[in-house]
Order: sequence, then C-alpha cells, then structure tokens
Amino acid sequence: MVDSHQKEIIMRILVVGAGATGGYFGGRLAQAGRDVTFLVRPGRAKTLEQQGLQILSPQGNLTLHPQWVTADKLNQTYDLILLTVKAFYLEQAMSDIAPAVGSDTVVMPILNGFRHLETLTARFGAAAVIGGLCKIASTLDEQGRVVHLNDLHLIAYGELAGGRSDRIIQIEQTFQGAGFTTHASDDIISEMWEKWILLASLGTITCLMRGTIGQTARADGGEAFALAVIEEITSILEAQGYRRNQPFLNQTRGMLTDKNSTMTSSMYRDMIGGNPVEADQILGDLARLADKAGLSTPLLAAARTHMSVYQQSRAADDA
Ligand SMILES: NC(=O)C1=CN([C@@H]2O[C@H](COP(=O)(O)OP(=O)(O)OC[C@H]3O[C@@H](n4cnc5c(N)ncnc54)[C@H](OP(=O)(O)O)[C@@H]3O)[C@@H](O)[C@H]2O)C=CC1
Ligand SMILES: CC(C)(CO)C(=O)C(=O)O
Repeated sequence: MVDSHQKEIIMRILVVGAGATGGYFGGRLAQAGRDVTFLVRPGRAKTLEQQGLQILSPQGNLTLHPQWVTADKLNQTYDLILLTVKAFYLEQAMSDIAPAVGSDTVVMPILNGFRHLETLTARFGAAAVIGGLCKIASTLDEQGRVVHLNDLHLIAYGELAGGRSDRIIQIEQTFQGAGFTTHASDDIISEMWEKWILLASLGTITCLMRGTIGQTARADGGEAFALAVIEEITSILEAQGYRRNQPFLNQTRGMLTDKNSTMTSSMYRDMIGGNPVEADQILGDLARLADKAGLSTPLLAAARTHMSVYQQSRAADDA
C-alpha cells in the first residue's frame, strides 16, 4: 500500500547516460528502489544487457539489471531527467530527450562547467531547467564497469533563481536514502561557481603538470604554482559576481596542495586515457571570461593551450 505522502514523492526518473556519473548515481537510485530508467546508446545498451550495470565502489559493489531505453523507443515523459553526458554530446542528447520532456518535467544536468545551462534553457525553457552538480571521482573500466575511486559521492541541485521550491523538495525526498550524499541548495549558482573553481584548478594543475595533486605539491615550486592557479581562477569568477567564501577557498587550497594526495581530475583521466576532453567548457569558457574582464591569467591560458594541443594530436591520430 502506498500512502498519500509516498505517492507525492514518487518521481519517474530518466538518467541520460549510464557512464561514470550517470551509472553511479542512477545505479544507486535504482538499487534503492526509485523509479529509474536509463537512456543509453546502442553500445552501452549491449553492455547493460550482457552484464548488467556493475559498480565497483568503496561504498559497496553492486550489479543490477536496470530498466533502460534507447532514443528510438523513448515515447513517454518523465518527472526528472538527470543529464549526465559529456558536454560535447549535449546537442545530440537534447534532441534525444525531447520526447521525454513534458510540461512539468525537471531537467537537472550534473555536467561540469556552466555553458550547458544556457544551452538547455534555450532549448527547453528556463522553467524546465534547474542547476546541478556532482562531486565524485569515477570512471568506466575496459569492461564497462563503473569504478568509484574514493568515498566522495555527492549531488547538489537547486533553482537557478535561488530559494527552495516544491520540486526541489520533491527531488530531495526522492534522493534521500539512496546511498549517496544529496544536497538541496538555496544558491546553486554560487555552488556551481565553487565547483568550477575546484574543477578548473584541479584540471589545470593535473593536466599541465601531468601528475597527481601530491606529485605536483612535492615538486619544486609545485605548491606555489597550485596556489597561483586557484587565485587566477577565483579572480575570474569574482569578476562574474562570485563572493569569496574563505572556508571554501582555504579547504580548496589545502586539498590541492596536499603532498600525499593521489587526486586527479576527470579531465586528466580522460587525457591520459586518450579520450576527448571537455577543455573548452571547463578552461576555454573561463579564459574567455578572463579576457572580457581584462584579467591576466597566464597559468590558465597555458593549460588551455596545452589541452588544445592534446586535442589536435588526438584529431591527427584519429585521421
Ligand atoms: N567522472 C567523474 O569523476 C566526474 C564527471 N563529472 C562530469 O559529469 C559529466 C559526465 O561525465 P562522465 O559520467 O564521467 O562521462 P562518461 O563518458 O563516463 O559517461 C557519459 C555517458 O553518456 C552517454 N551518452 C552520451 N550521449 C548520450 C545520448 N545522447 N544518449 C544516451 N547516452 C549518452 C555515453 O554513452 P556511450 O557509451 O554511448 O558513449 C556515456 O556512457 C561530465 O560533464 C563530467 O565532466 C563531474 C564530476 C566528476
Ligand atoms: C572536481 C571533481 C573531482 C569533483 O567531482 C570533478 O568534478 C572532476 O574531476 O571532474
């Protein structure tokens, strides 16, 4: 028997992508009995069919056989669409999910960067889109298993205009108890700015130095380099309206100069794996904001160029 309170909080969720983040969070939601369907492309569908969705995690391994659908069979709307594709697949994903977006559907992206918010609101309308982010280190291994690399697994979400709405409360109730940290934010834009500071700094440090945070911190000049990167990136977002949150910045400085840290960014892992990277969305957009604000950010500029060279050599290898 489902009582009226439970009825209110049942959300039909479409998780777009069953990769490192979508597979992890969608898998945990499905494991907890939430109504989850994955939208996948044919390659991933085959893996799910043959071996299920497998998660290897310090928080507990999991194999499940979730509901999934491919775009050609997507013919109903959902209450919540959790968008977890890489930024360079966003255009295609938007076309694919169009049949699933009804008048009350909430589209919640957890992509890194910021540009996708504009793209999504232009396509589906500002009312349909909320802000979101995830903090996790996860990857897919050669067998297509989701490998969760440490204990961190958090999703935050909130209205782009700020404040708390009924739909945010409903998402919070749906996510609670699903085995990851869930955070309904009253100021998701500031939290996304802070995530961008962390992510772009971590990406710049690890990609430019081609090593972990600990390796850089132990190297000659490494700590000063990391601190200068954080300062450059913070100053860019400050020019956009970000108000410095000292506890966050102190924590970020500590984390990104920790000599024992084995931390890397997903952009670094993608680069080392020879995969496409979201450098333009993570570093390029920041560099453009710096230019507009008249700020000199040479370390960010170097990282951006470095990643651009990487992308050119990838393209040449593919040709
Ligand atoms: N991994 C991490 O540790 C973190 C990642 N992020 C961010 O999260 C976002 C997602 O990254 P991540 O999960 O790592 O990426 P992955 O590449 O591991 O997963 C994305 C998945 O999306 C699928 N996909 C792409 N287009 C479509 C489509 N049209 N329909 C259905 N599925 C589709 C891909 O499928 P296919 O197999 O067919 O290519 C792939 O499996 C990125 O913006 C990333 O920067 C943020 C924090 C940490
Ligand atoms: C900053 C971090 C590690 C947080 O999840 C991340 O988003 C990434 O590496 O892509």
